[in-house]
Amino acid sequence: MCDHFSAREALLLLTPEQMGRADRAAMEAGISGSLLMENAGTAVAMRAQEICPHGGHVLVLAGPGNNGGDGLVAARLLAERGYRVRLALLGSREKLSGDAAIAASRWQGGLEKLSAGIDLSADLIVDALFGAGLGRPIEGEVAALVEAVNACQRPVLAVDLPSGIDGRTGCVRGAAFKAAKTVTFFREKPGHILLPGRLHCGEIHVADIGIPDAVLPDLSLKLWRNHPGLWHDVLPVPDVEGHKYARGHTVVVSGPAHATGAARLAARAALRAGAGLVSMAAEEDAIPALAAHLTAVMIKKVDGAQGLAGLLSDARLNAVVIGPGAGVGQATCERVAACLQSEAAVVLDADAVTSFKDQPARLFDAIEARSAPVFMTPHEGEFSRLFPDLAEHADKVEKTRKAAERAGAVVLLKGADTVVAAPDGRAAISARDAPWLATAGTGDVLAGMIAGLAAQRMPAFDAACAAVWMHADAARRFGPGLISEDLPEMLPAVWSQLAAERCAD
Ligand SMILES: NC(=O)C1=CN([C@@H]2O[C@H](COP(=O)(O)OP(=O)(O)OC[C@H]3O[C@@H](n4cnc5c(N)ncnc54)[C@H](OP(=O)(O)O)[C@@H]3O)[C@@H](O)[C@H]2O)[C@@H](O)CC1
Ligand SMILES: Nc1ncnc2c1ncn2[C@@H]1O[C@H](COP(=O)(O)OP(=O)(O)O)[C@@H](O)[C@H]1O
Ligand SMILES: [K+]
Repeated sequence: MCDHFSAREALLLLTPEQMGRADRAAMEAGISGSLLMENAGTAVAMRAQEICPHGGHVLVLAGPGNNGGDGLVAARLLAERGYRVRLALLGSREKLSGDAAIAASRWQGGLEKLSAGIDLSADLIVDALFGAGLGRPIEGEVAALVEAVNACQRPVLAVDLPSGIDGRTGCVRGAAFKAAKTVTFFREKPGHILLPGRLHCGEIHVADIGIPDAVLPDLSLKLWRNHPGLWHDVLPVPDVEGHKYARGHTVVVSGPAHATGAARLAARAALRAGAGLVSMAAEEDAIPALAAHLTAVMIKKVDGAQGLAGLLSDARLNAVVIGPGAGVGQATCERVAACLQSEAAVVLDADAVTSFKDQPARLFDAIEARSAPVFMTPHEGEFSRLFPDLAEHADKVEKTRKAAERAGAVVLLKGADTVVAAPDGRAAISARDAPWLATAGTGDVLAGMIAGLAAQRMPAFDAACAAVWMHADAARRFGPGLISEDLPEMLPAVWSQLAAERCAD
């Protein structure tokens, strides 16, 4: 079994502000800032040597702060190792201070003034302009230089972050380098994973620069990269002597006769996610369409919201999905209310979210009154209907956290960088490219997977994170040509790999 704590610790993400606190804590523990910078520059030089042939021509762009200091150290080390290094500095040498000034004093080569027209002919360009200290948008001469570098087709190695990427939000502030590789220090930052930042980083390397892990507990961190190390230890594993009832019973609420497909996708996904039983709750008119397609999934006839409440009063039915194909309106609100009165974990997807557009407080109050978990799975459009005041927030992690706290639910703000947040502030960001997921019905599959894991009593935040990761993994295994029906069929391979990793731990 893996060391759960250390796996989770390795996945922690630090904002630039938290990273500054980690740096200071390390210094208070006796590790000098100058040594941290020396280690950072050493890590940069090592990566530069991987990209650039020995003796090649390296251009280092150094900024006026400590990010520039890292660049100055790397420049010195590369020159010592036989590379031809040019260094262009933003601002004057005299204005450098602290550790960066020490790094500059050790640099024996020439200094060019940084400008948009600088000669870019080099085998490698090291971007050491701004990192954690980016305090405003890049403009004017520096922005023109960034654009010229991006257009010149030479590899860029970014120090800590591609300059112009906000380390907290992943947003481009004015202009940003497109790097082939990024070397960051101690831990990744949210801006490496959130979009568009992730697309600017290239391959990310995390270097140990001597900051001890002992500084972490005092930072009270609650943000992780979404990866199996985060939830592997709480994934449901079937018992050798187990029976289907022990694996939970998921109910999916079907849409009307003309819109049953979405619920069927969710039901199949819940089964493949491991729920022992899955039932479809359907009004009489939808039953013929459902019966023609369903096999392992059972059909339970219900009559309106009251009928649904009656069905869910059986506590063995311990997870329910409502929303896929449900239709927007009062009838869906009533059915959602019936679900929330039950003791089951409830997944609110699609129309179940949108239906509360004009009365979000009614939804939040109903959630507050129950103790079993609630999940909400909005994409940006659905999110903006339920949380209009948060929609324009530039920080995707912060807005998802605020929504989760307000709703009292685990909120999954979907997209290519899906953020999962729990009401207690824990959050995780997905970093797996799976562009094939941009096809109709994949959200319905995700909702079913969450309910399938929740039925097996996986803790709510972990179930949501695991479902998002497994969903993307399934898409990556299938690859081009994926349609939503393919996703549940890829889950056995996803499970097998996860089980193999568990055995290998
Ligand atoms: N000891 C440590 O802590 C360690 C830190 N390390 C390294 O330090 C980095 C953080 O260093 P940092 O805090 O000095 O910030 P940094 O990213 O260099 O930028 C600040 C400078 O840029 C300027 N500036 C900002 N935005 C601008 C803009 N748009 N356009 C123009 N100028 C702009 C800003 O100017 P000001 O706002 O003050 O006028 C200021 O001069 C971190 O990413 C890592 O690489 C490692 O060595 C490990 C040990
Ligand atoms: N470009 C993309 N890269 C990765 N995942 C994506 C991308 N586009 C969409 N997704 C994922 O696909 C799913 C789409 O869900 P949703 O928008 O609700 O679609 P639908 O309503 O058709 O089921 C979400 O899980 C989302 O995160
Ligand atoms: K940089």
